[in-house]
Amino acid sequence: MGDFTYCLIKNAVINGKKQDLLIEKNTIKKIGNIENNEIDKEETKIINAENKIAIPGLINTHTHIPMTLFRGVADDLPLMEWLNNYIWPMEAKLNKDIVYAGTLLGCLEMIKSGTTTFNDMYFFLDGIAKAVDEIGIRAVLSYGMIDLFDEEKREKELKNAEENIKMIKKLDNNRIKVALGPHAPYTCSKELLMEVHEMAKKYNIPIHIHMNETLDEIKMVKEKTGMRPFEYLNSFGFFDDVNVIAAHCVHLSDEEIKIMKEKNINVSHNPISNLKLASGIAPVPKLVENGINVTLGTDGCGSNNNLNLFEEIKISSLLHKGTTLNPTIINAKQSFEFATKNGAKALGLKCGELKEGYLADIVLIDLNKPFLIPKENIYSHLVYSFNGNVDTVIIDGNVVMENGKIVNVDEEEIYEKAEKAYYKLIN
Ligand SMILES: O=c1[nH]cnc2c1ncn2[C@@H]1O[C@H](CO)[C@@H](O)[C@H]1O
Ligand SMILES: [Zn+2]
Repeated sequence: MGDFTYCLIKNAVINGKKQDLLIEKNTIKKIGNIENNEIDKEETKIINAENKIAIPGLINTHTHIPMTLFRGVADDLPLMEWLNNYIWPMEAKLNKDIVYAGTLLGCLEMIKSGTTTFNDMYFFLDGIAKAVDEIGIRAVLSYGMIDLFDEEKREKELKNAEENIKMIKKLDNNRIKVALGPHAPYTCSKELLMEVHEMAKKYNIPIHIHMNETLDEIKMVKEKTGMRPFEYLNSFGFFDDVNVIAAHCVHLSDEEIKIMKEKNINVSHNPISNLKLASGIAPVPKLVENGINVTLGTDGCGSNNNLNLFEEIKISSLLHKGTTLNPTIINAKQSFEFATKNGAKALGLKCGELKEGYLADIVLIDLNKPFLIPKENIYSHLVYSFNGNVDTVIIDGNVVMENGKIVNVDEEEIYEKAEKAYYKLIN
């Protein structure tokens, strides 16, 4: 935000009422009627938000952000074939610069569609962190570990993960946090998962893992261990005293749901990725009924194929009405909270709501759009009718996009870099 200590948003619809919001540094200081004589004009950036709604920035709890570069390259395949024959061979060509370019593109796309925080699992975290730092978004980054049950690989992955933890901590960037990312129970050995658990406790950081995405992988785990994935991990204490964000959770037994509830597992529901890879449909109404924290994720652009979390909000609300034949299931407020309040809870961040004392991660949406009229039941419009094109985005108190114009980076340059990086990957 340049040299301003304060930012005043005037006349926005905030929490259902037309009012003002004052930001001091990176925090929401006051919401209500704020008179101009209450502020120091020299120190305050004033945003006229007449005809706009202010919402908490969206939180995408499952991404592989540099995979923007894989958009459209391997469509219409099942998960195992998609990973083994297409994605993993291409990922072998990644380097820091390619990852940096893909991350810039992904962050740009997220900011433009109202996402202010993402929870990522990928490689070359130095490249990801560089892009996150430059563009001004908030992120939780984990290095994706895969040992395929090989001891030598395991040692390498664990060393790599710990080095990444130290590297991110050393950045000392308020917007960039670190987590541990063991890929999944079908790609990681028990020994690796046990070490990850220890490391998560040692550094007091969350664990981000793919769980129960497809029937195939559950069969693989069952054949190997005699147990379903959540039972297996629980059998060696993997969920004890740590914060776990489990992506997908499509196929679950009642016993597994019981474990998830007992261990306070956070679910990242990725309905579009699950539909596209034909993995299945997660039992979200049942999870909600059991008081399990449900959040939303897009997954990577290889399986979505975009990062617009508003699509996930809409689909998560519609899909479960369709499968349960019950139109009252997952209402607009619930699916909106999946993408905001619940996401913040999963990641342990004080954001996801517009409240005094919370982090100033705020999105302004212009209400003068045909699909947002009449301006009466706006929260319903945001879930069932909005396309995701937001107007202004503030993250950690800084304006990163104003009236559709991105502030810290050059958009055209990002497109060019991403195109170049893409050709390096496919050739
Ligand atoms: O839906 C998915 N299921 C399983 N793996 C995935 C999915 N999307 C991306 N990756 C893979 O996870 C690793 C990240 O550390 C990458 O190899 C990425 O391609
Ligand atoms: Zn994933």
